Amino acid sequence: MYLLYFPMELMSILKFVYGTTKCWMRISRSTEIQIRDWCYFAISHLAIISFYYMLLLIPIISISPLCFFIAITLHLAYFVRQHRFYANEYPPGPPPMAIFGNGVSVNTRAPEKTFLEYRAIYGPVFTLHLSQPTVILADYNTIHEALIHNGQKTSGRSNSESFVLFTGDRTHGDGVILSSGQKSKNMRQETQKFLRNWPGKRLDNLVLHHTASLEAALTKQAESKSLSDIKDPISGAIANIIQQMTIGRNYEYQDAEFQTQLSNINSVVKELMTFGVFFVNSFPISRFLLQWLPSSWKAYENSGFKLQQWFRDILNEHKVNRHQDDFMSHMLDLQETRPEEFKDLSIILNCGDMWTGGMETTTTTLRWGLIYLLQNPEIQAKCHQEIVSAFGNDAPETSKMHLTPYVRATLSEIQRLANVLPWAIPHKSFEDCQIGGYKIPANTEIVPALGALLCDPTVFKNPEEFKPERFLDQSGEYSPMEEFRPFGMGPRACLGEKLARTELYLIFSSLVQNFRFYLNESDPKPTTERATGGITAPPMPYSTRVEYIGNRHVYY
Ligand code: HEM
Repeated sequence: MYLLYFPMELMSILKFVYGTTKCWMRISRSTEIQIRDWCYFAISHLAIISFYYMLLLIPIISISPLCFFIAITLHLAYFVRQHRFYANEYPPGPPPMAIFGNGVSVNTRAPEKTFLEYRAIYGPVFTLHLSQPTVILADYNTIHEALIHNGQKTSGRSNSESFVLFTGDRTHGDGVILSSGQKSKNMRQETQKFLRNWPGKRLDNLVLHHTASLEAALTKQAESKSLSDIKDPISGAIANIIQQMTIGRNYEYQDAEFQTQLSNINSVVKELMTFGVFFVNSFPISRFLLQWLPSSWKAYENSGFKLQQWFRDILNEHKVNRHQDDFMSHMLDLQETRPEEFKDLSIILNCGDMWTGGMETTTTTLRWGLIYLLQNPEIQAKCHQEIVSAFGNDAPETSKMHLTPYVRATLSEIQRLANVLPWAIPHKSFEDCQIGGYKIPANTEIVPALGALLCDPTVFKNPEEFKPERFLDQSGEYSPMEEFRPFGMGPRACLGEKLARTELYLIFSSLVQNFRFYLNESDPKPTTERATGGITAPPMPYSTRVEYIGNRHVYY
């Protein structure tokens, strides 16, 4: 039994030695991380050797030195083979723990911090062993090189277990987010065509219509002078915009069906980047065991399939009663002429992707926006002034955005710090390519770490500070830097960028024009800490007070 405790004891001793050494010597953060990673590495391999030894010891108990020798030889042979393979094939990176890889070393709440720390050690292109060796690109030049110069070669999506589970197609994937190759080109083309049918003024009207409902809910709160979390009205309004476009439906914010789907999607995006899901992706067979245990994989799988079933029901309803103007009906029209490309599952996944992509990201950005306004009342007042000067009591318009450079700069700064997709959506290489001087083999997972880009201290001085002025030029005009790319770039860049920009500008401007968000002295203050790890980066729950300061008619 001692053998099982041995690695743990060693871990405690190493921690003690490391702690003491750190106090005596000035160790830099980079050295600290390297020591930590090598300790994890050594201990995990020792644990495996102990495990082999135990297995061998049971049947042949009398010749234990021989068992120990066999255990070490077996493990070393395996390890040297793997290590040589990784070292030859992939860019450098921290030593992976046996079985768990580097997953435990990633700060899942703030992965951009981990990316920047490893960038300081290994350079902007490095390998982390997550579900499989994953190449992380952690600065603008390498992301640009991968997604623009090598755009066609790196535009695949992962075929890991967590995605194949829903698409059922290991080679081409399905839907718009999870498909690869020609399939993804077709899906993107049709999605883009549909979204282009919403020109500026029409899109403005749709967004303002749902903003009015949100404002009606906030006006009621302002009357009651209460302190409350306004997450539900914000996500309800944003959801109704994308739901109207994709499935032709609107829901009351507290509607039980809508709330259930909201909690399902929250669970999927939260669990996707967790250790449990990484583990199943590395050892797909474990999924059958985890199905019966409380685990992040089980939560991910259940919520994902419930969501898929919801869209299936809506599709069946659309087949009977086709809507005029929504994306699902557009896809059903395509199914009639191209049934092989637009099967039911493709339509369900494509609409689900639009819904997910269109809701979670924009809602999260706006929720962060309110935190920064609460923390910086003078910036809120300045935005209000600028909007009132530009639009008076009228609703804001995207065609007149240029009249409000400070509001645009504030929104960009919110997006930068909200950093809602720090991992972007991981890509996969179709063929060998060269990035940052390294050869990246075909079929490698590539993460364009947008999180690191938006917090890069070499581009954004004091990146943790909220400073809209960094997006203004000397004459006070809005002037975003080339590196500011929250929507990604290249052949897989965000399809909803125009919609997202319209929503963010109109909802934010209208809210700041008509309401003041504030807290009393004794109210709990919101923090800038993230709630959970996951593919998106939501804030911790917080509450605000609201005062109605507008003169515009608010619809009820
Ligand atoms: C603040 C809001 C948003 C941000 C920051 C954002 C950001 C992103 C990013 C970084 C990607 C991945 C790019 C890549 O893989 O390299 C992406 C993909 C995508 N986004 Fe957005 N997005 C936002 C809003 C929206 C909206 C409103 C929609 C709705 C139509 C949308 C639909 C999509 C889709 C369908 C994809 C997948 C594209 C593909 O795989 O080819 N997004 N988004």
